[in-house]
Amino acid sequence: MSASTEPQDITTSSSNSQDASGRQPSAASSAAAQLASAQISLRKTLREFPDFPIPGIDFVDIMPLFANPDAHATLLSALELQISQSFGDSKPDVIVGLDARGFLFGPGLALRLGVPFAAVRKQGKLPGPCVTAEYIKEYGKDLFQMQQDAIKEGQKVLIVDDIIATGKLHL
Ligand SMILES: O=P(O)(O)OC[C@H]1O[C@H](OP(=O)(O)OP(=O)(O)O)[C@H](O)[C@@H]1O
Ligand SMILES: Nc1ncnc2[nH]cnc12
Repeated sequence: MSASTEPQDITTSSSNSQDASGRQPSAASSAAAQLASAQISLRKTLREFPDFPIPGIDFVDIMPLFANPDAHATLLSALELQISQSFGDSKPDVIVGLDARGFLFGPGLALRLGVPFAAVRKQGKLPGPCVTAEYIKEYGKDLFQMQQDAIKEGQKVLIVDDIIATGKLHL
């Protein structure tokens, strides 16, 4: 096990509202330091492949995050901590994962938060009534679909994916 993939003890606590995440200032700065350390560790776990899948794209390979259980555990803890820091006690009602690599991150995070997971898939993969939207990505265009009943009116949704490249998909 390399030092870069050591799991971080980034367990959170959320009582006594002192900041957005509901922590006392010292606990908040400790949580921030733990998150920063986890982010550095996770970043080191990623690999880059130049000119994949086409020339000119520097492809960031996230698979090592899941090949190593320690890195995977650090990832989920870091995501949970990031959500807590960003939204405090106002956790999402539903985690939505984007096809395909959002499916690697979303279900584990949803389970950890104790909320449902819903999938946004590429066209033609989901049964029943769906809503459809076109999106443009770094190297092409595609259609996304979601089952109509996956999210209920008024629910707070957190969308999970692996990477922002051009950012067009997530606009
Ligand atoms: O910031 P952007 O330029 O919009 O690109 C980011 C998106 O592109 C990739 O999806 P893609 O559909 O290429 O691959 P996947 O099916 O393996 O997730 C990636 O997983 C993000 O969803
Ligand atoms: N540069 C990149 N690396 C990994 N996945 C991607 N999806 C779109 N662009 C990407």
